[in-house]
Amino acid sequence: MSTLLLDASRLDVSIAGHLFCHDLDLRLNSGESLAILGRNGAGKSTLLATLAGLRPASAGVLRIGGLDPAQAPPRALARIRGYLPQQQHDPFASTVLESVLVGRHPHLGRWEWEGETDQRLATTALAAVGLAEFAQREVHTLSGGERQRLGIAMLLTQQPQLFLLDEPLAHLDLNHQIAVLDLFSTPDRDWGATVVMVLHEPGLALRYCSRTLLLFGDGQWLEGASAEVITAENLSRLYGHPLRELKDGQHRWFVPI
Ligand SMILES: Nc1ncnc2c1ncn2[C@@H]1O[C@H](COP(=O)(O)OP(=O)(O)OP(=O)(O)O)[C@@H](O)[C@H]1O
Repeated sequence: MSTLLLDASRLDVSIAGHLFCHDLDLRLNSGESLAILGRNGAGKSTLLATLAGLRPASAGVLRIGGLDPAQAPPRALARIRGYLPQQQHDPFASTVLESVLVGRHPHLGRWEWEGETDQRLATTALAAVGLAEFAQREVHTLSGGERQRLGIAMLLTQQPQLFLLDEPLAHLDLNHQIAVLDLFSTPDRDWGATVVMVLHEPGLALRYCSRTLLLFGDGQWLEGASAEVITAENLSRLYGHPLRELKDGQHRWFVPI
């Protein structure tokens, strides 16, 4: 049975008087995946943070797993949705394992320590992103790509139903880009999670996300099945540069002219 996890109605997203997204209607059920594409500065991160309930919309109604993010206790919200920010911060010294266990906090009581199940989920998540050997390493010693994969492992440990990922492929080599996308793609997502991700590669959005939202930066947007929305014409308008479609077997790719 599918569950409505994200329900946005007539949402306006703006910063400092600039409207980036106007009148957005978006409903995502369990198991669906949505890519957000747009130019630098088009408001993708701002929209994603708004959909995560981390900043208020300037108009409209948002429900996350049926909860009003403005009213819901943060821990209850964190059990439903997980958010990967564009930049990861490590204010305190800790090991990789200690960091990834932070993902369990929404599931633990106030004075409760992590138990065996939490440890198992953490080591499974580290293995899923290829960091099993790094458990005792100091977080500050990780490379950019390793730190990015740790952020993803933290989210996996959190076990939300809705993943909101801001540029999950940032800092990753091609091998790890595909591994991370496979991790979140439908056949592997037997836990039925819903995924929203900001991407910069339309070909990967087409290949890995059933739906795509194009954000034009002036309030206008276009959302629908990726196969229909991702066209050379729409992308040329989106990026302000002409693009051409290339076919490689069943895959379609887009290159700047
Ligand atoms: N607090 C703020 N005050 C003023 N402008 C802001 C503020 N926060 C963000 N902006 C601006 O809003 C615009 C949208 O920012 P956002 O980070 O959402 O863009 P983006 O589409 O994610 O871009 P990128 O692809 O570069 O990550 C940018 O021009 C940014 O400089």
